[in-house]
Amino acid sequence: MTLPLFGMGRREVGPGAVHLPGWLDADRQRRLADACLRWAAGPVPARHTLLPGGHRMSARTVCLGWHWQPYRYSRTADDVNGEPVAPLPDWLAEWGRAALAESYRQPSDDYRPDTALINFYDADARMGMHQDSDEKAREPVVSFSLGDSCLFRFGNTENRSRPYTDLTLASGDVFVFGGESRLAYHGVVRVEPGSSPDPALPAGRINITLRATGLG
Ligand SMILES: O=C(O)CCC(=O)C(=O)O
Ligand SMILES: [Fe+2]
Repeated sequence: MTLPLFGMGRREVGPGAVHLPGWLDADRQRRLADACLRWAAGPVPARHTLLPGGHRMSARTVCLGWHWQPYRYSRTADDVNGEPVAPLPDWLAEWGRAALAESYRQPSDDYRPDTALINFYDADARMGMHQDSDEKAREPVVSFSLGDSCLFRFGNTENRSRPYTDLTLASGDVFVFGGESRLAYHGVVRVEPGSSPDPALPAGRINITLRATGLG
């Protein structure tokens, strides 16, 4: 592991589910947020994903490495503009490995995320309870949060309802879910407008999830 650690605590929310509050320092938060704004501008613009039922997601999403559309991954953004998505940079995968190593307190050198989903939430956006199950691999998901805090609901692997744990994900926080929690239902209940600690960050909330698709 090459990155210095900025952890201010560690909480196990379930088996394989770990919250590291404030893991990214202010500089890394700004660097990642700036990169997210660039990725949102193209080659594939961030969009409100259209779900098969006709509903549009309230968060806007842009992807790196592989493009996600309900409910599969492709190299080109076929439901947006057909362009190949931007690559997932090595530095971001390395942040993912470092966050995972601290979360699980074990080496994570073989963690190779190949996609990132970047979600932009304005004050009214949310995300319903769902599983991240379109990946063929079952490597952990590593999530970074920036800007406004949210109320995050982390549930069970059986259904969308209780038991679940509600927690605040604030700017700089890491949340990892893998192992027995990899297919746990989870969602964003609400964003807390104006809760960002840093006026240099973009308005609203940004969440980045690193994943391994298991695709070639
Ligand atoms: O915004 C978050 O914290 C979670 C995002 C999420 O669950 C997803 O992109 O699948
Ligand atoms: Fe998710």
